[in-house]
Amino acid sequence: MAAFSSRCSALIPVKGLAAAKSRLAGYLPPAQRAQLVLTMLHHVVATLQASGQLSRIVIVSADERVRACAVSWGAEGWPEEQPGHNAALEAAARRLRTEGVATLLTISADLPLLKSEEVAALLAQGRRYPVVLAPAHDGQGTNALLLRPPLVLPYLFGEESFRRYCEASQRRHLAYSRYESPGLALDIDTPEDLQRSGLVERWLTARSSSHCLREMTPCQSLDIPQP
Ligand SMILES: Nc1nc2c(ncn2[C@@H]2O[C@H](COP(=O)(O)OP(=O)(O)OP(=O)(O)O)[C@@H](O)[C@H]2O)c(=O)[nH]1
Ligand SMILES: C=C(OP(=O)(O)O)C(=O)O
Repeated sequence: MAAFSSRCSALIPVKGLAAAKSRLAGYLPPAQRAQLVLTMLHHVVATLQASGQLSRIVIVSADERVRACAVSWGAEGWPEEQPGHNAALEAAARRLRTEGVATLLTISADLPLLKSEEVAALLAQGRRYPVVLAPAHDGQGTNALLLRPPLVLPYLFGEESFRRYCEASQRRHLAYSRYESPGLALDIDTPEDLQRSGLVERWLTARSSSHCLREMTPCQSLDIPQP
């Protein structure tokens, strides 16, 4: 029987860069929104890798630039078999289950404060519960979802997803738990989220030391502290 961690994998959905972070459109120009997505994604991938408890990290995206970055960071980059947030996740999770993944952590790409110890704690909780939910700071969204086995619940991301995942677990008589931590709670959707994260200050510091988002290669990250 493979150890628990050897059969845990992570799945990260990433929207195409041109359409990503639309709620930041009045605050950041398109190129900076794309750079922000890649910077946060790189941080999430590096943090998952640093936890040392995931056998695979798969990024599913219709955007080939995102997939290329994933591969350059040592993750897997899969195209969307089906278009759309939940449909793309469903198809990827089905393939991972077929390939032997027993526990699947589906996690947002926009968690700049995520820490590897939070990932480890969430996975530990997954040894006791078949469903672990990490709510967003507003209590409405869901920033991470651990399912054992994959697809024991359908993907329900969207409006009030946290409440809907709880209800779906109850309907299926599945024991579920919530895991809350600062790094898992703060996803970046709005300018207020960005301010709250401290990323804006960090960027201003970076820019004053002659770094600039425009000069960065697509896969280069800002200086979000790695785990
Ligand atoms: N592969 C894929 N990922 C998606 C899709 N829509 C959202 N995501 C990802 O799902 C997570 C939550 O995304 P949202 O915050 O809802 O969307 P967003 O593009 O980041 O921000 P908004 O455009 O402001 O809604 C992020 O990791 C997104 O990149 C999609 O259609 N396909
Ligand atoms: C789609 C989701 O993300 P967001 O709320 O950031 O749009 C969700 O949490 O279900």
